[in-house]
Amino acid sequence: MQDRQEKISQVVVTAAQMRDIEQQIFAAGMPVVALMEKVAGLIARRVQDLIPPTPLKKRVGILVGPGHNGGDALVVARELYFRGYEIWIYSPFEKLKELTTQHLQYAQSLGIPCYSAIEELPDCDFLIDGLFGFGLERTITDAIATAINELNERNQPIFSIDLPSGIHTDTGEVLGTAIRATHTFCLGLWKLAFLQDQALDYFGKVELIDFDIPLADVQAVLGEVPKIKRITKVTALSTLPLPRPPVTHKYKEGHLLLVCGSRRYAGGAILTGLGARASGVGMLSIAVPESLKYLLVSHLPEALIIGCPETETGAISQLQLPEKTDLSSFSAIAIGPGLTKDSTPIVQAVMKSPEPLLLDADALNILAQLGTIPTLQQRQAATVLTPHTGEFQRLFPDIADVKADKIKAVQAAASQCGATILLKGARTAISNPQGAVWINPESTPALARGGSGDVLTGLLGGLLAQAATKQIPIEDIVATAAWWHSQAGILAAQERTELGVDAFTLTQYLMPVLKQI
Ligand SMILES: NC(=O)C1=CN([C@@H]2O[C@H](COP(=O)(O)OP(=O)(O)OC[C@H]3O[C@@H](n4cnc5c(N)ncnc54)[C@H](OP(=O)(O)O)[C@@H]3O)[C@@H](O)[C@H]2O)[C@@H](O)CC1
Ligand SMILES: Nc1ncnc2c1ncn2[C@@H]1O[C@H](COP(=O)(O)OP(=O)(O)O)[C@@H](O)[C@H]1O
Ligand SMILES: [K+]
Repeated sequence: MQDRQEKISQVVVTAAQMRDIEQQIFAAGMPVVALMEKVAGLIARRVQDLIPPTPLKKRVGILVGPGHNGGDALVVARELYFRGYEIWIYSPFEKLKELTTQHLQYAQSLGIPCYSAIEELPDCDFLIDGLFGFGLERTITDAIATAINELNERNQPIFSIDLPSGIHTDTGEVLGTAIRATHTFCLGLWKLAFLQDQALDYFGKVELIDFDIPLADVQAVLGEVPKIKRITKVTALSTLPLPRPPVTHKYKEGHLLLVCGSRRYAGGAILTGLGARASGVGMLSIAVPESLKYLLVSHLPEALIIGCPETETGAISQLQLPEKTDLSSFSAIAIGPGLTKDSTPIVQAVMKSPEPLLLDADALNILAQLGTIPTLQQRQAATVLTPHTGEFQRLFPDIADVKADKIKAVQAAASQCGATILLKGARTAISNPQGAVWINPESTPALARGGSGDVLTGLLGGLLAQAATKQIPIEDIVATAAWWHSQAGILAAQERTELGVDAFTLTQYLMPVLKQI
């Protein structure tokens, strides 16, 4: 049971996949009518929990579209009517699907008022949006678009069924206009749009209404191992190097080399170091320009600080490793934060590392200048890139608009260059070269702040180093780091507000996340 719920919570579907899964269920004998009753019954119960009908009788506006999303809304309307809510229906379409027509007829027979013009719908305590669900593919125009805009301006709470009407199920694109929901009940399985940055403003609070879709039907459509998955607490914790074996030593717990910092951006090196510290990595070496050496020592006394020759501008000019050390001495290398673009030779040098290599920030800008694909072709071992959208566009100028479909973009990029890519944002997406994707479903805008990416680089570098001798897919480790980082942001924001999560503070919340569990 637990296992089913966990598996369902990892699943993400497109509209086409949802339709196929639905067909499996219907083909096996489940009547459409029964499924609609079941789903809408669950929604009605949730609405009653959230806004009980008494003590003051609540007035509810029900927005009804032509398809089964409208049918769901009408079943909710009927149930709320019997529970004592005052119901008004707005049903602007002339032609409705058969089941939806029947539910409308029955609602009207109960005496529930029904309007086709938006001006007639009185002000309500809240609205239920059943205009369009995953069946919407065309742009909304004319009277319906005007009505949606007007409803948004009423500033009443809106509960959307399945998706806010107007949002494309797969890309999250706003098709002309869309309902701005305060709460969205996603039905059965998470749709892709819930993980696309461009749609997030429209969902409000999100919640999955699990209506017991059999796992076998999901697997029949998506396969045993779905291509796109949501990161969950369970998946994230499964790759953590915990518990540690009792008999171990520091070199067995990974040796991470960080290459970062410049006279101009000294803080980035410290933040990256503090992120790495929180990963628990056995040994931490940090290569910085000579002039930053003692600054780093004072912040990270446990780390081995390697002072390197520097350019006139204060960037690392040459990676001068200690005696008897070469690139193969480290279990992983992370390079980039605070480097400036004057460290091109260093980026070229670390390409030869036989171990996992993580590139971030200016290392990505340098990689773009060197030529992303030809440069990465030299790599023998795994490479991870962690761009934000701007860096992504510099690295992959041929990939069309990232914002239009972030998930497709990250898959295309990883496949082109053979690296695992973490594309940052409100909903971070990670793809391996074969197109297996993890998406981080929960985060906080508190992280939209200079330096929080540096913390991620250190944390991920430390996890990669610790996993070097284990058989864990690289993208799974990247997913764990993304989850841990955002959970630390969420916890910090809960305690300190969204304005209280500077990057240093973020590093101090990484451990409390694990301690909570
Ligand atoms: N899957 C499940 O397991 C379950 C699914 N259930 C529910 O069913 C929903 C999916 O229902 P659905 O397929 O009937 O589509 P839906 O989203 O209601 O709307 C499509 C309609 O809109 C129309 N239309 C499209 N674009 C338009 C435009 N721009 N302007 C105007 N009209 C436009 C389009 O017309 P057409 O394109 O044919 O002209 C079509 O008639 C799903 O979201 C969930 O709520 C649950 O009941 C049970 C479990
Ligand atoms: N609106 C947001 N919601 C959630 N996370 C965000 C948001 N904006 C940024 N982040 C996260 O914050 C981090 C910012 O990284 P980055 O842009 O590299 O910053 P910097 O280079 O200044 O450290 C990324 O992990 C990103 O996913
Ligand atoms: K809807």
